[in-house]
Amino acid sequence: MLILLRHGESIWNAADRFAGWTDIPLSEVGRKEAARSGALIAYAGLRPDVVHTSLLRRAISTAAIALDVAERHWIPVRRTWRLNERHYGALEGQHREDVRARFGDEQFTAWRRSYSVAPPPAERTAAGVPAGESLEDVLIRLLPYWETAVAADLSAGRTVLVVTHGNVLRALISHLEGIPPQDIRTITVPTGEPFGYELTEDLHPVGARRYLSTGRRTS
Ligand SMILES: O=C(O)[C@H](O)COP(=O)(O)O
Repeated sequence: MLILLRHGESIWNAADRFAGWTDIPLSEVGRKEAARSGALIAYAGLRPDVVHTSLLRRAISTAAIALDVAERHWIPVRRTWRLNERHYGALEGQHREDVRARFGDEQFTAWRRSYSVAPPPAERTAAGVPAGESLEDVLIRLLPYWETAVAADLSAGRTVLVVTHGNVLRALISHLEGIPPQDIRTITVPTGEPFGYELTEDLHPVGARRYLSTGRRTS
């Protein structure tokens, strides 16, 4: 069983600013969302055996709070940059409404929701850090981790919790559900709403994702 969770609301989600790889903490609302996520996981009778997170504190804190509430605080943790949010390049730190006003709706939506359009590159990044990523770039760097570390845990019969970010989850959903690039714009993932897939032995989902808060399947 695979449980996926976008981190709770961060301070920059609340302020409507692009975060990407900038390491922004949870807001008070985000901490509550994380606790509620843990309660939903426990209430659904799910017992994660292992958790995978990004290297960013909004995902790390969400996982810690949720697992504490679910009484699974002790399980092994695996972390990787491959689960980091999409690098938003020169847009990081900017207010979304300012970017929309400057560049117009079409460009703004292409940067946020298209498959292959990358944001304008950051002027300077540390060695090994991308200057900006499209959703396609995210999928390309995510898949090697999905196909090795996460797949190994799932194949061993573990219940796996992955706490990560909106655009990583959009990439993963499109991969798992076979959603073509031109339809990826329609996928959005709310903060602090765990959802799950049952998977076949070869790790294909049985049906669409199911949100634990509603039991509703979403296609
Ligand atoms: O990185 C961010 O700012 C958000 O987590 C995702 O932003 P988006 O919804 O604009 O892609």
